[in-house]
Amino acid sequence: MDTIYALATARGRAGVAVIRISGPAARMVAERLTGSLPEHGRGLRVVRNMAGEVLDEALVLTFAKGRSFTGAGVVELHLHGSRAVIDVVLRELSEQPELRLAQAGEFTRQALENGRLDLSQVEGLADLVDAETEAQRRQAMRVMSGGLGRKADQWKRDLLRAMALLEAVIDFAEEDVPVDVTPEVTATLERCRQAMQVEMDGVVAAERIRDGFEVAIIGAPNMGKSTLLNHLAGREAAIISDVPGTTRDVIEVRMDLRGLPVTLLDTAGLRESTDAVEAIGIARARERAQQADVRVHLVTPEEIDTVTEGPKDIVRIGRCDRYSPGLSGVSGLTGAGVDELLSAISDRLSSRALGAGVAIRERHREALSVGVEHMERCLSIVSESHGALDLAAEELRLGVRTLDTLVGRVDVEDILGEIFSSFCIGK
Ligand SMILES: Nc1nc2c(c(=O)[nH]1)N(C=O)[C@@H](CNc1ccc(C(=O)N[C@@H](CCC(=O)O)C(=O)O)cc1)CN2
Ligand SMILES: Nc1nc2c(ncn2[C@@H]2O[C@H](COP(=O)(O)OP(=O)(O)OP(=O)(O)O)[C@@H](O)[C@H]2O)c(=O)[nH]1
Ligand SMILES: [Mg+2]
Repeated sequence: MDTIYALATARGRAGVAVIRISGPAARMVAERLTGSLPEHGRGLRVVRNMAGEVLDEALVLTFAKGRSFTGAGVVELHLHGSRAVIDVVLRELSEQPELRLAQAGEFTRQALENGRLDLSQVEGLADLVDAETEAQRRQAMRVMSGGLGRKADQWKRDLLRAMALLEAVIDFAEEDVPVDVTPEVTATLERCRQAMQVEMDGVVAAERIRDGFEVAIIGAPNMGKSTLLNHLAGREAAIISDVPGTTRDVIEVRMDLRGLPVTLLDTAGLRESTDAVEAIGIARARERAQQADVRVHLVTPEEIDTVTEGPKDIVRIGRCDRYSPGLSGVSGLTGAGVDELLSAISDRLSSRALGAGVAIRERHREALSVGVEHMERCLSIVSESHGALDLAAEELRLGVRTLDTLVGRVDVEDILGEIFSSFCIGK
């Protein structure tokens, strides 16, 4: 295994910057720069270059092989977080022949290869590093702490138990089979299949939590869509004017809506337009609104009953401050009705986020689905009066193998590249 190094913290001015060195040569190289390593895993050391010049005074942490995040020997240099300190220490490390700069995600890759994390935990860790909202953090933590691995182990135990029952029967001559194992095999597999199905059904919700929800604001020109967007964004993201047809492109604003990641979309006012450019904008507005998770319709009091409200639609009177106080609605100008609107949006989204479990990626859904197919084939063979039980057991073996791909125990080399490419250098 190579010895790698990288800045683990963000580049740029900060209180402290951490450079991590991991691999068999980590201690030796670090000792060269610090004179000696702390005996009890932590100590203050002067960091020098090969010419003996002082570069910085650092808190040095050492982790023995098998007792670190990566599983390899690790030394961390906690430096003063200036660009100049970071640059000069990184340059010094680049000149050490035993070291090379880590690739994106390579520390985590070492952790995977050293059995410190399984593949689903790596995926959870990737999501945790990317998490911007509370819902994303919670979901990532569930997976990073090994939730999917634990469930997969439970399902595997069920499959292996069913397999053992079938094999016991296979080993007996037909006439002296002691008991009919079919009911127990069937019950075990059915229970397991249902649990797997629940996780599969949660993947769509989990993906929305990870990638974010889209909320489109739509309505006729001048209804106050852009004003509302700017109010929610807290900045002048969209142009506002009293000219109908001001907004043409779809304007996207990322926000944290009560812990849920949301992209708000401001769209062109909907009307019959003879202006070719505006017409393109309107077509885009319709298309994005169609795909959105929630559509906020801003309407006039006269229009309020003309919009048919589906589960994705929220209808409100726009610019409501212009009407008698008895008419409730929303106003981006005064902020009236905004809290209530946000609650309505977050209620709709929360119900869509429901059901997310520890299977959080399409990769997980596919593996579960293949696993369930093997179990169903097994069940169908077992239900025949003279089914070939050896074939049924073979299906379960394949099912177990499929579950192993969830945590990366079998041939997953091809998906590793994809997962690690989303990491940053230093993780
Ligand atoms: N400074 C620092 N902070 C960090 C990390 C790190 O690598 N370095 N982490 C990385 O992303 C996260 C924590 N993850 C870690 C997981 C295991 C070990 C580790 O060395 N475990 C040893 C026990 C160490 C001890 O108890 O002192 C072990 O399990 O044997 C360290 C960090 C977040 N904070
Ligand atoms: N009184 C009042 N005026 C508003 C409100 N929101 C917007 N306006 C005014 O209405 C006009 C149109 O506002 P916009 O936010 O640009 O409307 P829009 O729906 O984005 O319009 P298009 O982009 O043309 O579709 C501007 O003159 C705003 O100042 C509101 O809540 N109350
Ligand atoms: Mg607008």
